[in-house]
Amino acid sequence: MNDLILVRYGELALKGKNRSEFENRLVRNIREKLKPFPGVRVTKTYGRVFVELNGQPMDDVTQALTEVFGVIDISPARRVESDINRIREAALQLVQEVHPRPRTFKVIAKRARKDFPHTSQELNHLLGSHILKNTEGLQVDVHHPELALRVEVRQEGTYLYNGSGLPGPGGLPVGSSGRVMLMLSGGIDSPVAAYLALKRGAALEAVHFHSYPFTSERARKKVEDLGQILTRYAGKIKLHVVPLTEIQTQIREQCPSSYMITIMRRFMMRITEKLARKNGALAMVTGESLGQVASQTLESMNAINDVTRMPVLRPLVGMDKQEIMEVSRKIGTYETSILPYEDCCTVFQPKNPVTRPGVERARELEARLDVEKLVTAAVEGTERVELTPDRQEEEFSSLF
Ligand SMILES: Nc1ncnc2c1ncn2[C@@H]1O[C@H](COP(=O)(O)OP(=O)(O)OP(=O)(O)O)[C@@H](O)[C@H]1O
Repeated sequence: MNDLILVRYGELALKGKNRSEFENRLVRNIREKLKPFPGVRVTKTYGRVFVELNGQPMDDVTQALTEVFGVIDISPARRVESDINRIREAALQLVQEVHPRPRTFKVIAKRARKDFPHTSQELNHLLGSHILKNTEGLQVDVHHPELALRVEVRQEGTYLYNGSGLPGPGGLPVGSSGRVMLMLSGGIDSPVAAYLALKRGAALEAVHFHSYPFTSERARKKVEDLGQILTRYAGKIKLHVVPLTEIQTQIREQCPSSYMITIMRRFMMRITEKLARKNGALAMVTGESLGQVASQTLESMNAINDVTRMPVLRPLVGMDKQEIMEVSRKIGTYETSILPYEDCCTVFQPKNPVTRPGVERARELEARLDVEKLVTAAVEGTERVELTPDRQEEEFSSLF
C-alpha cells in the first residue's frame, strides 16, 4: 500500500521571499482542504509537499488535491528505510500497483545521501534489473517510458514514486494575490471568471444582486449553490446579497428603458466597489466577455466602468462561449448555472437596450436619481451569507 502522496508545485519564476510565501500559503491551503481527512499529515521538504495518509483513502485525498491551486502534480509515493533490499522490494511493488499496467519503464534514481553505498547509476541498474526479473511483458525504455519510477535516497529514508502523477490545477495558491470582489450572477460565466481569478491566487468574496419579490427565493438559492461549489477551490466565501429592487424601480420610473441595463450596471459597480473597499478587496471581477451580448460592447463597458476607479478584472475577455462552457463543466458549476431561474437583469430586461450607450448620456439620465442615497440604502440592506466547504456534508449528515 502507498502511504504517502508527493505533491509538486510550480511557479518557476518565483524566487526568494515570494517563493517562501507561496510555499507557506500552499501548505496552509492543502491542510485546510484536507481537514475532512483526520490524521493526514502535511509537511514540506526539499521543495515539495508530502502528504502522509495515515489510513485515509488515497483516491479521495488525491481528488481533493486536484482542487488546490498551486499544485502541479500529485504522485502516490512510499517511503522506506534506505536499505537496498527494502528499496528493491518497494520499487517492484510500486510498479505492480500502477494502473493501467505500463509496457515500458525507466528508473530515475537520485542519491542525495552520499554515504549510501550505491551511486545513482548503480541504483538505476539494480532496481531496473530486479523489476525486469520479477515482472512479465515489461521493457526498459529510457527515452519515452510509460512509467518513470523515481527513487530518491535521503537521510531519513528513501522515497519512491511514479514520476508521471496526476496533473494538479496549476496556478498560484489562493490568497497569495490579495482579495477580489466577484460579481456573481446565476449564469454560466461569472463562476468561471471566479475560478480563473482563484487560479491566479486571488482570495474571493462575492456579491449578488437580487430583485425580490421579482426574483424568487429559488433564484437566490441557485446563486448560493454556485458559491458553494466554488468553495471547493476557494475555501470559505463570504457572499453579500444586495437588494436591487428599489434602484431598479426608480430607474424604470425615471429613465428611458433603453438605458435601463446601463444605469443598473453602473449602480451595481458602485455598490460592489463600496463592499470591496469595506472588506479589503482591491479589485472587482466580472464574467464579462467581449461582444457577447449588448451590455458587453466596448461602448457599454466604458459607460459602466465610468463610475469606478477600482480595477475591474474580466478573466473571460478573450474566451469564446464554447470554451467558457467547457470550463464550467469541468469545475462542476454548469448544471447549476443552466437551471432556468430568473435573474434581476432579465426581469427588468427592456425590449430595446442600447448597444452603444454614451457615457455623457448615462450621466445625464442618472442625475434624475438620488444616486448616493440609493447606493447607501442598498449597502445597508445587504445580507451576508458565509459559505464553507463543509456545509454540503453537514446538510447531508443532518438527514440521518
Ligand atoms: N444579479 C447579478 N449579481 C451580481 N453580478 C451580476 C448580476 N448580473 C450580472 N452580473 C455581473 O455582470 C456580468 C455580465 O452579466 P450579463 O448578464 O451581461 O452576462 P452573462 O454573460 O449572462 O453573465 P453570466 O453568465 O455570468 O450571468 C456577469 O458575469 C456578472 O459578473
